[in-house]
Amino acid sequence: MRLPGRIAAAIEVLTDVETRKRPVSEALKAWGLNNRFAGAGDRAAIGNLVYDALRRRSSYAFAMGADTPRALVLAAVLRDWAEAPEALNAAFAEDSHAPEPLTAEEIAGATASLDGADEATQADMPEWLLPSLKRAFGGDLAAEGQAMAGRPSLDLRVNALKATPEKVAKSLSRFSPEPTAYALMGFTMPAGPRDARTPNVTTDEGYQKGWFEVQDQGSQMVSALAGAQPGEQVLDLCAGAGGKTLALASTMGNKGQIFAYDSDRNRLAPIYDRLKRNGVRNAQVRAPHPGALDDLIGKMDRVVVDAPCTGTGTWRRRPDTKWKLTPDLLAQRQADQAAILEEALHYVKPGGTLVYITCSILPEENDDQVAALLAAHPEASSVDIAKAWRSTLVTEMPAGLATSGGGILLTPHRTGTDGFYCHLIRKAA
Ligand SMILES: C[S@@+](CC[C@H](N)C(=O)[O-])C[C@H]1O[C@@H](n2cnc3c(N)ncnc32)[C@H](O)[C@@H]1O
Repeated sequence: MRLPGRIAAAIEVLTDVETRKRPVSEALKAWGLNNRFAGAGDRAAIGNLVYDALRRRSSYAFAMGADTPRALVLAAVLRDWAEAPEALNAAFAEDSHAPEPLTAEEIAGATASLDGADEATQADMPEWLLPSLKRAFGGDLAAEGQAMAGRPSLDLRVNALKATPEKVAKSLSRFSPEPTAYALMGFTMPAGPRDARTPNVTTDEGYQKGWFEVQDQGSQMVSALAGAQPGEQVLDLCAGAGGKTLALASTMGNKGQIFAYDSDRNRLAPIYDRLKRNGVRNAQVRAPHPGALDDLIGKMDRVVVDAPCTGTGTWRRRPDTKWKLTPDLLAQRQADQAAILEEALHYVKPGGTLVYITCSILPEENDDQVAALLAAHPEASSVDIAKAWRSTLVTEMPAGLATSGGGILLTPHRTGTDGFYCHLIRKAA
């Protein structure tokens, strides 16, 4: 397929996403099944166009004067992929699979200024979240929003239980991985422009052998900040598929014990294979049944809460969720988080640490939750996050990452990572 056909396909997929309220990944898969002639390169390019259109949905709609799937995809091609309108119309004229030619208004949209747009549109973020986002970012809102509207890198974490960075770098040398800026065992491969494909690292023999995991650098950093030590008793209370569990096991060198729990059996299911592939021998999976964790109350050196959240920190990867988030969903997540934090503190032994993590950038899910916990529990107090950074990430914490409430917030703009919040809380001895 040439570019005109790919553009037409992206418009079709985005229409499917919008009219049937489908996740992008599902709509792309369905399109691929119905159009088996399309190769992997075509599917990747169409996916890039749809994701790029959604990442900048509000500023593209402003520039184009319309928010139809056609307007959004064309805006991505003209404004991000930097196709010249005249060249595009010439290509459309020669391709029977092309969309209708660009109109004069659409051509004007290619260079339309965003100067007259409101703050939310300039930041490509939902307007109803502006008060929260301003609390989080103040005057950096537009820069934070634009970084959040870019493409994410592909990051890997070397599994110290099975490999060294040198071994992984050699195995993946064809993709030219670069060491991550902050995470000590990470590699990164920047996203390419336009129709660039994401390297398929999971087919590498090193992945099959458990030498590395795909994990955003931000997720690696908060896992490191958790500060788990070899020999400790650690509860991963929201373990899900085990991304953090695996990172904790790697830093603990298989010494001590990790209890991996999740209230949702389906989310927990992949953890068994992942633990095996990673050579983790110190993790015990606790399936959700009544009283599953009763024996751990008051005994844990560390309880990690990777809380269910709005996922606002991962808008680069799942831009459709940026526009689907509602006040009700946010309120639901806040209620879940308050309950889980309260429960988590029971498992921490006196003198132990509660690690609160979210992939959200919203203060309501981050500092506010911790402030409420600390207010209700005089035995709990914030741990100095800069000190924790120094001992786990082995550098000085860069300025501007600490939150006013005593946590840390990573973002695409600040650290080139997904948005992650982490707060360490000590229970008095
Ligand atoms: C952010 S995800 C965890 C991701 C996982 N830690 C990882 O790194 O791959 C949050 C998880 O919390 C789980 N969860 C939600 N409510 C819970 C509860 N009350 N107790 C334990 N887990 C819960 C969800 O099922 C979900 O898997």
